[in-house]
Amino acid sequence: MSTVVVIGGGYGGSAVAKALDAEADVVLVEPRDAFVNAAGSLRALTRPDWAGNLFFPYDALLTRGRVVRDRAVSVDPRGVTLASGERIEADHLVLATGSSYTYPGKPSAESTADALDDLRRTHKELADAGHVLIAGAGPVGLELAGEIKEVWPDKRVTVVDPGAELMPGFLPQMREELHKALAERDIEVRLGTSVTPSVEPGRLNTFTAGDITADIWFRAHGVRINSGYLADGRLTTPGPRGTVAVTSGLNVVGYDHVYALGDLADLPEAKMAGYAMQHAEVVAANISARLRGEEPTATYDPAPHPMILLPLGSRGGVGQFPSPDGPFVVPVETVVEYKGADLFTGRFAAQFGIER
Ligand SMILES: Cc1cc2nc3c(=O)[nH]c(=O)nc-3n(C[C@H](O)[C@H](O)[C@H](O)COP(=O)(O)OP(=O)(O)OC[C@H]3O[C@@H](n4cnc5c(N)ncnc54)[C@H](O)[C@@H]3O)c2cc1C
Repeated sequence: MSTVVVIGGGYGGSAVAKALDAEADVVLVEPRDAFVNAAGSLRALTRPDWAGNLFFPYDALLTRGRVVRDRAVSVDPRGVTLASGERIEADHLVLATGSSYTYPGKPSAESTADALDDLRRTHKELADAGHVLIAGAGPVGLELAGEIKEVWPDKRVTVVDPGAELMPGFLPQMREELHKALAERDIEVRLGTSVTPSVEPGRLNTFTAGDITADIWFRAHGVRINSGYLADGRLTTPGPRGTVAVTSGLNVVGYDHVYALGDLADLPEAKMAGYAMQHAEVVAANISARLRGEEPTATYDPAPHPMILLPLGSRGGVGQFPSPDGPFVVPVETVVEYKGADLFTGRFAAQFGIER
């Protein structure tokens, strides 16, 4: 049987690994002990009793294949070298190492136990803060503000952003609804404002930044693409933002048997889990075709219009979906049903074979 090595077990990588488990010898390389559903990170911070839902152990993901708990340090067309020194040869390679995000957006600790300790410690500090400052008014900063206000409606929350408007590029109606929903929750938004407090983020510590005095702050910007293991240039050279050039079939340019997907792939669309999972379907279909000795035919067309589900707590929020007739605003009930109520926990419980 052919060996398919998937590097990175995030949204895209774990889906490819599972899809090909019955057809190939799948090896999933991943330093974490559990898949992290980043969409749940902010609720995991505000509700320690819910925080365990963020993590999905890899134990039951694959039936035939294996998960190697290690980190890729170098990749070449024949296989991958791991931090432990182990070498794994591959017939097909999938690069799915995604991105890192400032804690608490994605945990920095690699073990579930350590990541839960971090979240509980930060929750304690946040609980004691009167005024919370969030730097960054993208979806992560606004969702964090919404989760904080749902648990502590009386806490003062200020979100600052250097940009001139909220969620540029989305429909004016959705953006108006967003402003209204934020105002209803008494979430203060200061646009055209950039601050980086000199104290450590996520720690109770009263500080003044510009004309804002607050007791704790969180950074909600700064996606970093994980492609350091490609820096030796033995396979390909990432672009200036760390992403990897791919063909329409999501092959790494120059290789029929190597693929890149998710946040790592250089595609003209937002970096989103939803897209990473669509990429995974294309990659799995193309590898599956090759395993059967056929020419791969699946291709990926980047989404022409942006989409978003932006919950503000478990019962509110705004959203926009694409359609062949153009993008449209979805009602709050859709935001709650598709995302806000459980932040995709049910969907991943099924994928990872876990009862929740
Ligand atoms: C707070 C927050 C909320 C979000 N909410 C949403 C949402 O609601 N909807 C949405 O569509 N998107 C959301 N996103 C964006 C989404 O998380 C990313 O687009 C998504 O994680 C990308 O998936 P991926 O499969 O490319 O990689 P990732 O999910 O980033 O997974 C990459 C995996 O590779 C592993 N890895 C890294 N380096 C190596 C290495 N050298 N060797 C082996 N393994 C390695 C990592 O440990 C990780 O498990 C959110 C992001 C944040 C921060």
